[in-house]
Amino acid sequence: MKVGIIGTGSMGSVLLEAFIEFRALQPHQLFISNRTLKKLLVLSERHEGLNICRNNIQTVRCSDVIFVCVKPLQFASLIQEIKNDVRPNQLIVSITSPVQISHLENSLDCKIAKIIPSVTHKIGSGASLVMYGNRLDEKDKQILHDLLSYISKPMEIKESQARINSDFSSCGPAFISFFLTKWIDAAVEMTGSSREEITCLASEMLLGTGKLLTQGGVTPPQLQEMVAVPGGITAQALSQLNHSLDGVFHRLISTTHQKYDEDLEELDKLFDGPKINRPQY
Ligand SMILES: NC(=O)C1=CN([C@@H]2O[C@H](COP(=O)(O)OP(=O)(O)OC[C@H]3O[C@@H](n4cnc5c(N)ncnc54)[C@H](OP(=O)(O)O)[C@@H]3O)[C@@H](O)[C@H]2O)C=CC1
Ligand SMILES: O=C(O)[C@@H]1CCC=N1
Repeated sequence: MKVGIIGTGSMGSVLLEAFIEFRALQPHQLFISNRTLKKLLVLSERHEGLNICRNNIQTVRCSDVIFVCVKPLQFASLIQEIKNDVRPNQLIVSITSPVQISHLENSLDCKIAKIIPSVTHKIGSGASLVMYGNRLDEKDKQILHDLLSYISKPMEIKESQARINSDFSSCGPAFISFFLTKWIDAAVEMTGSSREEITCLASEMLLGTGKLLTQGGVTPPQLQEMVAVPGGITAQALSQLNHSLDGVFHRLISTTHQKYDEDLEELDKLFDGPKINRPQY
């Protein structure tokens, strides 16, 4: 199988390097293009045999499956560029939540899927969210699922759930790291602790917590109960946290959805076709 990656920024590079690292693909099976050449040269220096394409059309012509890893508003011009070169048996995989499968099916004469990957795939971990378009058969679905299984845990979802699900799977690492950074800053400031030491403790704690939740058979509320003995220190701190965080997560979800709506509105203008329904929960 030959796999193309258009856009080798942050996420395109994570996918490419994870596919190689976890032996889903060998470099000679990958065909890549990016607006700026420098990023391609850096990757080709790291991975001998990688195919650098001179433009996106060449990436499309050389590949069976093509991951499009550009930002939402960069899609429309890209589609114009490649639309005459896609073939009906090719699979184009978009990795961004606001661009809808229907936007792409209306514009490209090929199979369309959408995935939302996560930076955690860099270490072969985390869930990838998978949505299949109408033109894929079972074999196509299996190919994409198998490819993603090397680097992640693929989970098929409804497209209407893509935004809220990616809040957790793909934005989540940034949100949790933000929380940890604030907590570590306070520890360093208030106790003079070594930032390095506290960061190491926090990271090990997060890894262990993740394993308990994924392999240890406990839920987040059960985990709190296991640690917070009644009348103890953790219970007191959790009560304070509960008070301080009142409404924070509702506002977080409103913010991600509002930005998604804004992007969707712009995309509706850029792509011809019917206006897309916003996610209704
Ligand atoms: N970062 C993450 O954790 C995740 C990101 N995503 C989604 O992935 C998409 C990309 O995000 P991210 O990788 O972070 O963004 P980046 O800005 O890092 O990467 C986008 C890349 O696309 C390139 N590009 C832009 N236009 C074109 C074009 N016409 N042809 C070829 N290459 C082009 C850019 O080139 P140049 O070098 O010139 O800037 C850049 O390298 C976004 O839609 C985001 O929502 C999804 C899940 C997780
Ligand atoms: O911040 C963003 O827009 C993207 C979507 C998911 C992760 N990063």
